Amino acid sequence: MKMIKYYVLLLTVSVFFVWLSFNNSYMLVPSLWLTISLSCVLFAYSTNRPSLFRKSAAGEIPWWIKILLLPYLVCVQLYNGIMRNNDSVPAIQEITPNLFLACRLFPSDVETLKSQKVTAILDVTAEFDGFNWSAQQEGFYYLNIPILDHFSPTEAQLEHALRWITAMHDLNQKVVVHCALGRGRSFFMTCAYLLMSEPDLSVRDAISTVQSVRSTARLNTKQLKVLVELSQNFAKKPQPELNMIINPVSGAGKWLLYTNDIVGMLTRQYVLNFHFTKKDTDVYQLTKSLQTHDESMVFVACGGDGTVAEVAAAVKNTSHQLGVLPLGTANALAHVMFGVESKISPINQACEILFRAETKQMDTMVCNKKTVLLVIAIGFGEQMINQANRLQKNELGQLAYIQGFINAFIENKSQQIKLTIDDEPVQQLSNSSLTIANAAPITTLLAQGAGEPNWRDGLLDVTLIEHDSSSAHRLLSLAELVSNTISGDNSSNSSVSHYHAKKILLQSSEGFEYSIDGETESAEQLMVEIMPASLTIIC
Ligand SMILES: Nc1ncnc2c1ncn2[C@@H]1O[C@H](COP(=O)(O)OP(=O)(O)OP(=O)(O)O)[C@@H](O)[C@H]1O
Repeated sequence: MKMIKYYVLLLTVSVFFVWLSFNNSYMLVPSLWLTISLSCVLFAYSTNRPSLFRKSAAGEIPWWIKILLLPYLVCVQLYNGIMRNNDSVPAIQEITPNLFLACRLFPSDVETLKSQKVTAILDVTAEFDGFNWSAQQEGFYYLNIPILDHFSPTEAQLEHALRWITAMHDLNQKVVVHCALGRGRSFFMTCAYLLMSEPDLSVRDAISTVQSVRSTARLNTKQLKVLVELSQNFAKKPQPELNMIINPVSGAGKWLLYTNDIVGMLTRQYVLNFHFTKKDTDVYQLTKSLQTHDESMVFVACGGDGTVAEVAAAVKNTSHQLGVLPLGTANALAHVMFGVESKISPINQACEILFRAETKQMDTMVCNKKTVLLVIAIGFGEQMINQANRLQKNELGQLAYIQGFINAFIENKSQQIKLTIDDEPVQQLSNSSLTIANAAPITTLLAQGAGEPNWRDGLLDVTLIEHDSSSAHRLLSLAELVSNTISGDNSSNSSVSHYHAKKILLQSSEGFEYSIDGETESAEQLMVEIMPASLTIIC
């Protein structure tokens, strides 16, 4: 191959320099550095290993690779700069109204991209540090698919790139694909995209469509062969899909913050179908309207626990699966399902879980015909959520809930309520807190009457804290809950009671407020039942 021959020649020359400069340490170090650098590049080219450059999806080459390959990187950048300045075609060219082709981009290209309303950059080079700094600063979406010069993408790389461009178009973003000079690798990707989006187009037509705009674009024989093969494979191969139900305001707008990461990662494996909610969207109806007879459908709830519960309501008792992308404020369900790591690296972890696609059957609750996954709370739990409104959650994040809880604890309202557990006699209660839980992380302390509820045992966990005007006693009750959380039982409790049940009835003629998976409502009666193993969840 041409590139390999060049690099063998250059390496031979540099080895010759090493030999010449053996007695001259000033010359020996740079010539040895050049030789090592060229040897690495030759190895990368002869084994088709763009990963040698260690360029990340965000376009960064690590500093130690930059140092190791510095002589090579300086030379290619110089060569690229000269060639770009003397190119007979403009740096950036429009191929279709939402797809552009370009050579390596510089910060000075930002204005041109903005004037063309291009907002997404697909970089298919392995050897140049990406456009990441400006992508972040200027708000571009960015993905790197590293391919060596004169080479073709692998099947997985091509699929990733095509799904990413499609996703960006679905999000109404104009995409520019670029390589070093906008002649080979980016031309390959652009043709592949045209072939995918217009199945009746022939390879010849796709090539001439692009060449009619960018006359310098051309493929070598091997690239042409791979383009034909891979495009045919892509058209035949079923593409797994994720139906993303997205609440754009959850967690103070986390979707917008993480779109680049989420789309960049998930398109590695999935075609993404985006469905955004509005304030008054009936998420249950939206999800139901998307469901078909295809048994393998996956619905990913991208939002807080409120959004997840509504998508789950539509998915339960079907063959479809629920995925969770925790973009809310508290994300209690993700904490239960995915563990504490979901607090540290929620997006990466959730995407990895979606890649593995392993499922479990989860119990759900029905409360007055509404599906609930986590907790129904009266008293402290409800007051805490009531006080943490959207504005406070936007400002304080999870601290809004802590502040809400402290206020509720100080106010210490008592709740008069009649409780019926399964078919047992009615109890008249005076409580500070009553929670009915299917699943709750350890941080939902009020639901830990006997440790963390088991979401696969076919039972509800009811935890009661008696009303007590003494703050010291109330603090003691909380301490007991902490101890239950650690020990997993409630045998020593005095003011905290715990029951297992399949069915709970709560009644109050005066009516009462309650929270249900993070949203607050009011009623005079609540009938809560467990629905064992009714939801297939990816976890
Ligand atoms: N586009 C939108 N604009 C404003 N509100 C919206 C929009 N889409 C959904 N909502 C509202 O968002 C609420 C659900 O929020 P969700 O539970 O997903 O996130 P959160 O409240 O930030 O997180 P958490 O439940 O973890 O506190 C619902 O009340 C719904 O009406």
